[in-house]
Amino acid sequence: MQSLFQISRHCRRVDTVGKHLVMAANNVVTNSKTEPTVGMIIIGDEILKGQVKDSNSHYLCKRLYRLGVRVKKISVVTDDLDEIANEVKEFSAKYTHVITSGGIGPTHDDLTFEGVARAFEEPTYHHPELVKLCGKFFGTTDVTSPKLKLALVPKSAKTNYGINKQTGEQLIYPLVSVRNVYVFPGVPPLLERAFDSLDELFLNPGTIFHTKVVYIAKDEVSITPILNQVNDRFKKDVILGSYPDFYNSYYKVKLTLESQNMEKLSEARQYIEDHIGKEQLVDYDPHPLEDASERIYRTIEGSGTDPLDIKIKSAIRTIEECIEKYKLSEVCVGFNGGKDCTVLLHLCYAVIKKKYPEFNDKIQSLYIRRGLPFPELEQFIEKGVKTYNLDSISLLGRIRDSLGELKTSHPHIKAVLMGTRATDPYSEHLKSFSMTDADWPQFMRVSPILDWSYSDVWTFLRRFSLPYCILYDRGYTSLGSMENTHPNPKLAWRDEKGITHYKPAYLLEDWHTERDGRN
Ligand SMILES: Cc1cc2nc3c(=O)[nH]c(=O)nc-3n(C[C@H](O)[C@H](O)[C@H](O)COP(=O)(O)O)c2cc1C
Ligand SMILES: Nc1ncnc2c1ncn2[C@@H]1O[C@H](COP(=O)(O)OP(=O)(O)OP(=O)(O)O)[C@@H](O)[C@H]1O
Ligand SMILES: [Co+2]
Ligand SMILES: [K+]
Ligand SMILES: [Mg+2]
Repeated sequence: MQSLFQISRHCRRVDTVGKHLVMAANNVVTNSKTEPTVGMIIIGDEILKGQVKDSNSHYLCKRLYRLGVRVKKISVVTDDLDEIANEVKEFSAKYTHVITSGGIGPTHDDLTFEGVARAFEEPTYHHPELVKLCGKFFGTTDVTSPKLKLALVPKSAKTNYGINKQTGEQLIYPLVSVRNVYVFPGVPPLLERAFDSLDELFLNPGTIFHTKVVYIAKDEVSITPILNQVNDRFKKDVILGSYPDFYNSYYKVKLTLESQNMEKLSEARQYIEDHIGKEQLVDYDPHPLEDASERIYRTIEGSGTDPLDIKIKSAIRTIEECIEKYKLSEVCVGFNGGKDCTVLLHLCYAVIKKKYPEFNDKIQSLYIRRGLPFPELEQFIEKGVKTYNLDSISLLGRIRDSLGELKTSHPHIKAVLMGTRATDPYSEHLKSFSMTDADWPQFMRVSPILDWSYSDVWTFLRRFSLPYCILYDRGYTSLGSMENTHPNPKLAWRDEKGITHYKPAYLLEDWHTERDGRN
């Protein structure tokens, strides 16, 4: 089945594609006043039973949006002939294009072609071109073979041959369409490839949805009156969306503005700024890793005199020195989810991407699990491992014992990069390169942010919109394990009902009290 959709090495674009494009173009002309629309039908019991998560509709929605096409509805239906037929019939009448996903394999529960045929009251037949292709792949053109079910399509079915955009080659197996219904395979990589190779079929030429995103520090309820005003004023040209986020460290509401008219879009954005207040707009970067190296190195290459820039520069030099002295396979980053090693990890990531742009292996990290760790902390470690693509070494028990185990399990590791700062306990005499103590397993401890202050750490994390453990937003200022760590009393405040709340860690003013929540 997979091989059918693979790319041909020798075929050239054939006539059917050309014909189909003309037909699509005609459609646009006749519908020039109305926007083209798409209705999507996702077919499969496995999705409705929660056994498989549908990713196809999300993929198609993203792509269609870029093509200037509105998706109006997504429907998920079970593998039932009537359900499929009814939905196809309804969607076909309502929307410019209908896209189905799934139900075109050889087994009893693959009913999409039959359903489409029933929707249009058409018979099915063995499409000669598809039979020929099946013959080529399966070595049989015997129509009683289950393999030939793929070729059993409604009478008016058309074949659409896609072109691989990278190679310019034509796909071997066509996408079948019946009137305005396009029948896609359900397997995500196959669907994605088929769609990308034929996206001109759906393109809405001349339409671009321009968008702007604004992040707001205030909660949604408090800005609702202003949003209503914006909507009333601009709704003719601008579509406004409002999405609260209760867990983001940087903003409370994400506003999306969309318009085909750039000027109206800017006007609406300005109106929001003027009425909500510039100070409530958050300069948030939703993809802080995308250009991490460029942004960090730009900061330090300027001749700036900002004290934090100077500390960033010296941290970068220490990390560069570390990876010059040691191979990447000999180094790991001590990452226990705390704020200091979150800074360190980002810096290491930026340096490694810069110095070894071709390095595609994972960066090694080390987490020694001690005591009863907060679930929020471990969730954040997992997230960090994913976002920074880490090869995480997890050990359990006392730190010294665990480092001993590391010597045997990973004998090549010679250095551990750490987020230790000079104000941490027993750390005032540390240097940026210090071997572990004589009675400890021997590792080079590399501490690039030794001279950073508590507020440097927060300025850095927040300047680059870096993700950090959510406990810091709940008043924890340093994280030990659950039995010995509490929110910092210096961040407590009482509301009018006498209930105690905690401000986020980055608002702690007196850094001497950083460890006041630990005992
Ligand atoms: C990679 C690494 C190396 C460390 N090296 C030393 C060391 O050489 N000497 C020392 O006193 N503490 C060292 N520590 C400090 C420990 O942070 C910690 O203060 C202490 O041992 C508490 O851990 P435990 O309760 O699991 O023993 C090191 C920690 C890590 C993560
Ligand atoms: N259990 C551990 N596993 C791996 N590395 C660790 C562990 N404990 C500490 N480290 C390393 O030692 C550094 C100093 O620890 P420390 O607890 O002071 O900082 P943090 O956890 O990053 O932040 P916070 O001070 O807010 O808890 C960490 O940044 C990390 O690099
Ligand atoms: Co710390
Ligand atoms: K909403
Ligand atoms: Mg810690």
